[in-house]
This record gives sequence, C-alpha cells and structure tokens, in this order.
Amino acid sequence: MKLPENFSTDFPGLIQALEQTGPSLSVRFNTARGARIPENLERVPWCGNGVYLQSRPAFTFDPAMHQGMYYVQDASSMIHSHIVAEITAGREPLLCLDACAAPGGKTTAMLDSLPHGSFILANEYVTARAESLNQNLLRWGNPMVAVSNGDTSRLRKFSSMFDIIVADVPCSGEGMFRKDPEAVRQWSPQLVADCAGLQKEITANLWEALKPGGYMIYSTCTFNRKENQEVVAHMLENFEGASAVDVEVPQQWGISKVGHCMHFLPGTVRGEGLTVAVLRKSAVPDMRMPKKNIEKQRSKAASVPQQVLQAASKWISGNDEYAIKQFGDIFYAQPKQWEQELNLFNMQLKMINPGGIGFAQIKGRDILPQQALALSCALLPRAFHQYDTDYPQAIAYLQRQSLQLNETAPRGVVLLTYRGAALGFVKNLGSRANNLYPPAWRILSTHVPEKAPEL
Ligand SMILES: C[S@@+](CC[C@H](N)C(=O)[O-])C[C@H]1O[C@@H](n2cnc3c(N)ncnc32)[C@H](O)[C@@H]1O
Repeated sequence: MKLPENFSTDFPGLIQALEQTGPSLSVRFNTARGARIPENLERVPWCGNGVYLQSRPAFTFDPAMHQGMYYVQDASSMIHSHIVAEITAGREPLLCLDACAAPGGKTTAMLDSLPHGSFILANEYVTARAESLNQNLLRWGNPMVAVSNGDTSRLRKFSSMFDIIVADVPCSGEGMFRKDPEAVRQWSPQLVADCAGLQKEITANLWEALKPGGYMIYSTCTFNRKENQEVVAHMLENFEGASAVDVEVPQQWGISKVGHCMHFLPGTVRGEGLTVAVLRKSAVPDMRMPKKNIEKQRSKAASVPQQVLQAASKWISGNDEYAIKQFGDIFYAQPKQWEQELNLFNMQLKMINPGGIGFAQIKGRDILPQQALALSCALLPRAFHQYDTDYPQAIAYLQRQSLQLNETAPRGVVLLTYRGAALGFVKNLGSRANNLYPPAWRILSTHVPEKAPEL
C-alpha cells in the first residue's frame, strides 16, 4: 500500500507496518443476547467479548450478524469497553452521550460495560448515518438507548447533564490507511489542520453538556499530534475544570503512551490506528450554569390504548420499569428511570429513535410487534409462538420474501428463530407467511449461498 506523499510520523516502524502489513479483522459478541464466543478464536486482550478472525466471512449472508449476535469492529476500538468499565466500576446507573456515534461500534461497546440501568443518547451528525446507527443499535437489542441526529452545538443546551461523553470525532483517518484506500486519497496536511479545528469546536460544545465530576473520552483514528496531543492540550488549557485521567492498561497490551494519549499503532498492537485520551471535569459545580428544571418540561403523555398496555405486559420483561408512549404510529416502552431526560431530548432534538423499545404498531384490529422487540434483550422468552428456520429460510426472511412454514406451524404472529435466537416476525396465514421484516433492513442481494458462513 502506498502512503500519501507528505505523510510522516514520529513513531518508529509505523510507516513500515502501514506499508507492509494488512488490516486485522475482529468482531465483538453480544453475550447479553446469548451469543457464545467460539473457543477456537483468539481473544482481543482488552475486550473479553472481542475475537480476531483469520479470514473475512461473507457477513451479509450470516443471519447471526443481522440478529445482532455480533458486531464487526476493529479491535483497537474495543478499548472503549475497557475504559468505561474502569471509570464506572461500582457506580450507580449513569447517563451517557455518544456524540459522534455512527455506525455504533463505540455505543454498543459502552452499553456492554456501563453499570446496569445506565442510558446512552447516541447522536450522529449525518442523517443517513444516523439511520444505520439506529439499525445497528436495534440489532444489539439493549433498550437503554435513544438516537438523535444533529450538530453537536445543539447538545450544548443540556448543560452539565451527562456523566460520560464519548467524543469519537471526525478526523484525518491515518489509522484507516491499511483498510480504506479512500483515507489515503483524502489525506493532506490541510485536512489535518481542518480536522483539528473541528475537533476543538466539537469538544467545546460537548464540554458544556458534561456533568461536574463527569468524564470525556476523546478519540480519533489518526496518529498525528495536531489532532491528538494538541487538541487535548487545548481542552486542558481552555475548558473549565478539565484534568487528564490516566487509565491503567497492562504493558503487555502494547499500547503506546505519549503525553495524555494512548496510541494503538499497527505493528505494535493487533488492530488499526486509534488514539484515546480521557479527561475529567472537576466536581465543583459551575455556579454560572442555571439549575435545570427537567420536571417543568415534562411532556403530557397521550393516553395509550388498553390493548397496547396489555401487549406490553405480555411481551416485555420488567414491564413495570417502562412507561408506554406513542411516537408517530409506534408505541415505545421507555425506561421510567430516564423518563424526564427522554422527554427533554424528544422536545429539543431531532430524534431517530425516541428511546427505549419501539415494540408495537396498531394495524386495523391487530397489534403488530416490531422488529426492535424481536431483537430486544427485554423480549419475554415465551411471549410469541416460535418457529425455527433453516439457513435458506433465514436468508429468504432477511431478503423479505414471504415464506411457507410447515403445516404444523402455529397461525398468526410467529417469532422466527435461527439457531435458537430471534430473527423476526411473520404473520402465518397457513398457505403463506407474510414477512414483517422492516423493508429498509432487507438484504438487497438475491444470492443464497449453499451454507452459512462460519466465523
Ligand atoms: C470516527 S466516526 C464515529 C465512529 C463511531 N463512534 C463508531 O465507533 O462506530 C466520526 C463520526 O462523526 C460524524 N461527523 C461528521 N462531521 C461531523 C461534525 N461536524 N460534527 C459531529 N460529527 C460529525 C461522522 O459522520 C462520523 O459518523
């Protein structure tokens, strides 16, 4: 691989590693949804659920990926689950913001290591990317998440609200050189300077929203000082109450520390380029900030039909912990613990997912369960009749074809499973089963491989 002409780095051996070695490949398993980690795969040292793959399977044709049983993620990026576990150990449920979140790798990693009951607002600037972020998070199945779409300046008004903010900012992408030829083509010294400016702007917006005593995890997938050490120095100098936090990492992981930044360098770690720094806002409250009164801004809940409330109690585990609300034509179960914060987000942001589980829609006389419920960790195990598909049926379902189940299959709404885990709903009429898979999620290719790819 040929690097950009003006590219240089102070890290010995990095140029050679970028030019002469290929990218690594890894996935993180969703153990909260019952995924089992294959014994034969090498583990990512800093992430218990992460493993390296030797070769690239055809992920598109693996039902397990669509079921959210694993997420394809670069090993270096899995460090966020370690950092979050370190800084939150033993704490109460926390409110978090993942400010540049698409396609959702860091959000799903954080969801797995936050204290139980914590909630993440995942925001993305680019609308199309916010949609795919939402899909990935629904596949992951953790109900403690909402998705918004907008510029980080809109998040300033949530003054001192979040316990943890992840700023995985847009950058010049030097860490992607091995993986993405476009990153090589786009790189220039001017891009580095422009990104550094944008990163200072984004982090300033987010610092306003950080609670005193809260943590900001800053990361880039680039190596240079301008977008890393210099941005961190700028934050320490200019952001009120900012101090650097040293997160313990064992030496054998091979992570290089320069100043307050941890660098993942290809050739030294098995993963792509990533730089991370952790900052903390001092715990003394800033007296200039107006005390927020979330209670006053609470929205009035429209009355929810009795049949929807009954469905929620039959379908959702821990149903009492959720408030049932309608957004558009979908009914959501939102965690009561974060109800006031969710009201505020829904009033002030453009929401792609208003938060919680979008579990039902009324269609004529039916209440149709939604795909988000099929894949949710909160789905009660025996809420629906189930039917286990074989591989060709699972692929046909994901291509959104109508299926024919065998004669003994139950009629009405049935939850299809594949290898024991939920795939999605059909309405079985006997002669055929209508496919309820969301049209936007379907596999576009009509190809069906003979057998399922194995990781
Ligand atoms: C490094 S990527 C995020 C990756 C994501 N955190 C993950 O782990 O899957 C940076 C994100 O910032 C978004 N972005 C682009 N311009 C932005 C801006 N001006 N403000 C905030 N985010 C922006 C990009 O669309 C992209 O999704």
